[in-house]
Amino acid sequence: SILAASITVKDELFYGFLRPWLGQSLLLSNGEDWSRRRRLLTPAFHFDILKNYVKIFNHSSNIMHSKWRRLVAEGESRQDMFNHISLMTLDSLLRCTFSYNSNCQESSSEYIAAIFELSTLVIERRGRILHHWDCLYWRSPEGQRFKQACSVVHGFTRTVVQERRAQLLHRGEPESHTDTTGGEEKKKKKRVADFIDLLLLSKDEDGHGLTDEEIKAEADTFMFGGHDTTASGISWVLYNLSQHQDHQDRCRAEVNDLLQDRKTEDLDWSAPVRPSVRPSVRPSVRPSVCLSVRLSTRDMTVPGGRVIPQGSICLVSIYGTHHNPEIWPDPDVYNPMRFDPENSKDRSSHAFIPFSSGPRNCIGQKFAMAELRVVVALTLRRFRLTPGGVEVRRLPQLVLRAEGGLWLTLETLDNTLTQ
Ligand code: HEM
Repeated sequence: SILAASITVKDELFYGFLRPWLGQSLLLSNGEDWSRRRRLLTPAFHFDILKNYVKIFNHSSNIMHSKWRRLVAEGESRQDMFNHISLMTLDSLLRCTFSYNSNCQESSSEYIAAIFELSTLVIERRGRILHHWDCLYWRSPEGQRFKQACSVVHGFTRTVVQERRAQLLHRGEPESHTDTTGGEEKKKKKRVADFIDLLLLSKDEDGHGLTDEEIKAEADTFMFGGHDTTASGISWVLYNLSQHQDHQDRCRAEVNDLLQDRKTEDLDWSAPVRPSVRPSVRPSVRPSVCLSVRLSTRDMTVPGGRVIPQGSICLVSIYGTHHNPEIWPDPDVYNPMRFDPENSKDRSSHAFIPFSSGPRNCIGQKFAMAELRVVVALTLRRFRLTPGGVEVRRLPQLVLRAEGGLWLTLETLDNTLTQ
């Protein structure tokens, strides 16, 4: 009820460190300002839009898998999943948000390095009490690094937004580009509208759109909110499947069955990857985001009759909710059957909240789940995953990570069609 209540707002102590990076975006705004933004942004996450991105998810997975094949052939079959998958989710997001091909999975990119730097610095700042004061932080070496990384990220986003606005004014629609399909023949093909196009075109009831500064804040927020979370989800799915070979085999058989009569391995939105893959993915997004924080703006009575006084900071443990033994017996056991309709029918809808709940739930959840399914399905088709021989210790940060990385051993499977 704390997440659902309209009398709680985002707490500045918890979220404030993100503000110099993300600005006044959907994630950090409150009240009427938040609801206007949410109305303007919601159409960009409609199924009709998202289904166009599935090609990008396939493409980014293909790049990652080619790299894995090469590494395995060179004898480096033990790999840190977080490392590879974070780059892959950033690659996808850059393409879906800005139509930008950073090539970041193959070579280093200043922009991507700045995003990693900012994510690390935000966590570090939280843990150092003296750095909570702006006057001390901005003078510290970490504060200077934060400023530097922000200027790289903001510079990039600002340039794309301004250039795209100018194109839109001249051409009135997303720019076209030349694509080669069908041998030598070159066909003019329209570029898929990305998030920047959609935000530039969105208008509220009074016909007002978002300013360049507002679009920049939202795009930076998608990059922040969409990469680590999805990478954590995918990494933990693969980890869980590496621990349960029987289930991994069942999921792989299902994916192979699905692709049996196809000429390519590209999965589309409608790929009926079920009944095994879907429930395998669900338990693994349980821990992605560990915590949500709210500030009560009035006294609030919660079920059970207790009163949360005005001004209280409320920590809602998403991780704790998903590991509450009263709701989830044997909470640490990976059991996809928990999500069987028969086994879920008596469970409250608030028992499973990886994307939070209520009006401020995750706007990107369908995007994330589609990417998760594509990446997991293609990975199982192409690789067998076994434990990496290093004990995996959970490390709760903004998202759940693993201390020292999440190492798995990859074995290339030779059943691949053309990509
Ligand atoms: C598995 C992947 C993901 C998980 C587990 C996740 C989880 C969450 C959670 C728990 C919240 C609520 C935060 C809070 O209450 O403080 C949230 C909000 C949000 N997420 Fe996600 N997220 C994921 C992927 C994405 C993606 C891919 C995007 C964008 C492309 C995105 C964009 C956002 C935004 C903009 C908000 C703020 C919504 C609002 O306040 O109205 N997320 N997410």
